[in-house]
Amino acid sequence: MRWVLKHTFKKSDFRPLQREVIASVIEGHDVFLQACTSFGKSLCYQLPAVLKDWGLTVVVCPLLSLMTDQVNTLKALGVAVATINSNTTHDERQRVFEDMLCGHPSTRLLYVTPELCQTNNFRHRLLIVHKQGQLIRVAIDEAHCISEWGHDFRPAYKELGWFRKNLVNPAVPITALTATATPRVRSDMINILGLDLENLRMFNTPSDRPNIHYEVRYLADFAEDNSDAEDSQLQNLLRWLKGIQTRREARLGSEMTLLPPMSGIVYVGTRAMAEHLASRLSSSSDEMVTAVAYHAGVEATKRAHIQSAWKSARPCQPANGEKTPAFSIIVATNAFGMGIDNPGVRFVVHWTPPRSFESFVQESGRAGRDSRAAASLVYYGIQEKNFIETMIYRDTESHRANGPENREAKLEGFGKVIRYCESIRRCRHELIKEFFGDFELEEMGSQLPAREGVSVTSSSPCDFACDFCKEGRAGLSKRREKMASETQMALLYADFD
Ligand SMILES: Nc1ncnc2c1ncn2[C@@H]1O[C@H](COP(=O)(O)OP(=O)(O)OP(=O)(O)O)[C@@H](O)[C@H]1O
Repeated sequence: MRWVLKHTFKKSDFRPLQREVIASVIEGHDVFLQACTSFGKSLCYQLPAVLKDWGLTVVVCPLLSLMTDQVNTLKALGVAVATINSNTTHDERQRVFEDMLCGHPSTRLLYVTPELCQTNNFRHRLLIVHKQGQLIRVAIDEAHCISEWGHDFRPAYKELGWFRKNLVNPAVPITALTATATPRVRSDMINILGLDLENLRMFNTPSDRPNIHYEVRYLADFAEDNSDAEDSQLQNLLRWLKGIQTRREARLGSEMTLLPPMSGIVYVGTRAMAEHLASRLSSSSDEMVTAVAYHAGVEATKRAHIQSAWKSARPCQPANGEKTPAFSIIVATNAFGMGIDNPGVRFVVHWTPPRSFESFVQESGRAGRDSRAAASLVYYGIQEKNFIETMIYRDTESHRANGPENREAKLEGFGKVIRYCESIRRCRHELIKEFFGDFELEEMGSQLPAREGVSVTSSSPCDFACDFCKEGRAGLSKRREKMASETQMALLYADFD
């Protein structure tokens, strides 16, 4: 295992728990892995797939961008990998199918969409590969998409139960992976996929990320008057960035010019807002920030260009005393999503609260993937809360196919965001773990790695890596109280305190 890790994947060591998960996969167990964002879940099915020099692992993946990113990375490492998706040419498709059915496929990993897995054609081919004894494993990435109670529900995922029902004698082991599943979603995942409880190995890491400092800022906290709330919020964000820059300058001095700008993401609710805020951030920051908008309306090649330029930010060499930006920011809608693996993102800001708690954890989890200190900042205000609730009602009204259950699920997801933002009694890391039922997972016999690098004290479960642990209840309460009038508050927080 270690040899393949070093020579094929170019990694010096396993991360905590990775080895145990990989060993269980290799032993042929069904495996359920719920691990925090950036844990390195992909390696847990990629390494077993290339360990032997025969056999095919089918990987179900919900997003084209995620698939392309993984396939390109594996190709660069020399792994025999293929994909069939809407961008695959007819000739390439034929080549992959011929290889699949040849009796000894050279392809070790085949990335496919859940929709392809619904087709008779593909199922028929999989049955042949299985009969030939060559289908060694199925991996379901982002497996929370299987549940209507998950934030990214994808109907085609529900049909993946076909694998367990049809790939039998012997059953093909299944590995299911996710970063964000609540207890209800977990139970859907296990039931719908038909995971074999006798043979199942469950693993999890805490859902929060110890290297992320979580903070909520209450909008009324810094808006002197409501006449230009957006401007107050913008100034607040710029002051925060300026503070980071000043501290960085004090620490690094002239060395700073040799480093690339700090990367960050600001999530907004709409395409128009992404354009607007990117332009305001660039123009109002006295050249401290370069910001660019990213959303589904931006042409695909331009999006790819934005992403690669942002990922490979060059050191800022000052030319002729010119100022160089300290921050390189992408202002994005949720179109900038799964599969973004830029290790150097230092902060993720939610300009408005996200619509579900799972989205919050996924999006904030794009910060600090290199395990170094990073920040998550959410701006929260009553007006936004009301607006988002109205939108959820409107959307679930117009998409009748999703039904009332879907509305209930969406409101429940947003309810957790509200609780997270409005809570003044709990460490935010603890809240995240509670919302994902981490403690229940432990009780179910799931295996948890030892927490590294956090010196937990009784006064701070997260080693002061959140605003509650830093400011205490009184400090947070003071900030929150300014957000709305006393009467509104009394009604609003009746459930929380
Ligand atoms: N043992 C390791 N040593 C060093 N880097 C690793 C190791 N395992 C994985 N990585 C790297 O960690 C990064 C995150 O891995 P991966 O994309 O699999 O995360 P993930 O758990 O799927 O996260 P997310 O749910 O956020 O997508 C990748 O750049 C990967 O190469």
